[in-house]
Amino acid sequence: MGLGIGLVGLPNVGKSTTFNALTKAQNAESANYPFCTIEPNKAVVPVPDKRLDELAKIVNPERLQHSTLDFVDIAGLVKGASKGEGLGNKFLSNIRETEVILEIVRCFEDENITHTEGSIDPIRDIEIIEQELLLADMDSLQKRIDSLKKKAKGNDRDAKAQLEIAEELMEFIADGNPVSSFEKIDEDSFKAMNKDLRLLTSKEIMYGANVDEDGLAEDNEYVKAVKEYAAERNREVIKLCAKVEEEMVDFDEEEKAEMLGSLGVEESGLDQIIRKGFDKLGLMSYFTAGVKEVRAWTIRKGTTAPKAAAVIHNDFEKGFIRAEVISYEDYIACGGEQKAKEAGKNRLEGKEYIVQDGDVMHFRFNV
Ligand SMILES: Nc1ncnc2c1ncn2[C@@H]1O[C@H](COP(=O)(O)OP(=O)(O)OP(=O)(O)O)[C@@H](O)[C@H]1O
Ligand SMILES: [Mg+2]
Repeated sequence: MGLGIGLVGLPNVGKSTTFNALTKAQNAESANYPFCTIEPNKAVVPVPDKRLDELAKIVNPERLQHSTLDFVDIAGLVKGASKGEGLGNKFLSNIRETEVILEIVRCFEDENITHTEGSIDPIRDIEIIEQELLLADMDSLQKRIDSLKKKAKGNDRDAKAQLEIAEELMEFIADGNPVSSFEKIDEDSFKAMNKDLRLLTSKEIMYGANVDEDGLAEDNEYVKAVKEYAAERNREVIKLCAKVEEEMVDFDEEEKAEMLGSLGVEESGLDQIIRKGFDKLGLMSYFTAGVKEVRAWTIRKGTTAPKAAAVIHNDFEKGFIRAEVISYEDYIACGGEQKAKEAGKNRLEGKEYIVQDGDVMHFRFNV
């Protein structure tokens, strides 16, 4: 774990419905009562990528393998969750491990579905959730400050540097600011401190505005409010109807497109969540294309060829000689590896090469 996306939100806003649809496994029970999710749920979700299908048309492989993303579904947070109210507190630790937070916000009216705050008001809800995340961070930070103080009494230089930063950060977040907007005075000490603290408000947040069917084609007032709020903070909003996503779970591509079309949308909310989440995590894919398997491999943007090779096998990195690379565009335009080679589109790249999104790779290695 560590490259995942954590779902948070008030109880009953549609987290598990979204999660279920994402995983297509109906194992995270979603039901119309608050606190339905009492065990954290983790899932590995394939990243849709049309390029894989295009490669497969040329190669005709036995298998297709997508990149994946980890998702974590937790119980709803309520006011006071960080102080042990509700069940939320217990699960905050589960989203600590993730790197991006998807905050599901209720943007639909339905008298039959209880809202724990008694009315629909997405900005109020967002502020409750983010306040809880902040309070949880203050809690972890205070504990850290206490232990750093003890260490700093001796002659521990690192502890002293970290203590200074921790105290400054504490002052900053106690004013209601998220860690992510903290101007780190010393990037290295901050990183060292946050590496195991994994402060919740240091993570990127995306909003999932959960609307009813009618809200899909045109933004309702709630969605408009969320979009405005998010724009001021430079955050992404993905509008979805969790209920519709759930209904489409068993649809094939054609049925899905038809359904979305009739509702006035181009891309499903889930696909957007995965696509934008993948990007927010700083990830990209390169491909291997063989007759046994056409496969997407996940790496961080900016990864060198040997490190990218290590994702397949450690020996590929250890014994790395060179990489043979054909860009996705060339591969498709030429109609496959052989023809790309004949057209001189096959590049030999060394240890310093930074792998590009969509590169079709062969690694030469020696162990
Ligand atoms: N867009 C929507 N339109 C209509 N009903 C919805 C929508 N999204 C979710 N629901 C319904 O709301 C109820 C609560 O959903 P869900 O169980 O996913 O919430 P949750 O956020 O996981 O709650 P908890 O925090 O209690 O686990 C369910 O009955 C679900 O079908
Ligand atoms: Mg749930």
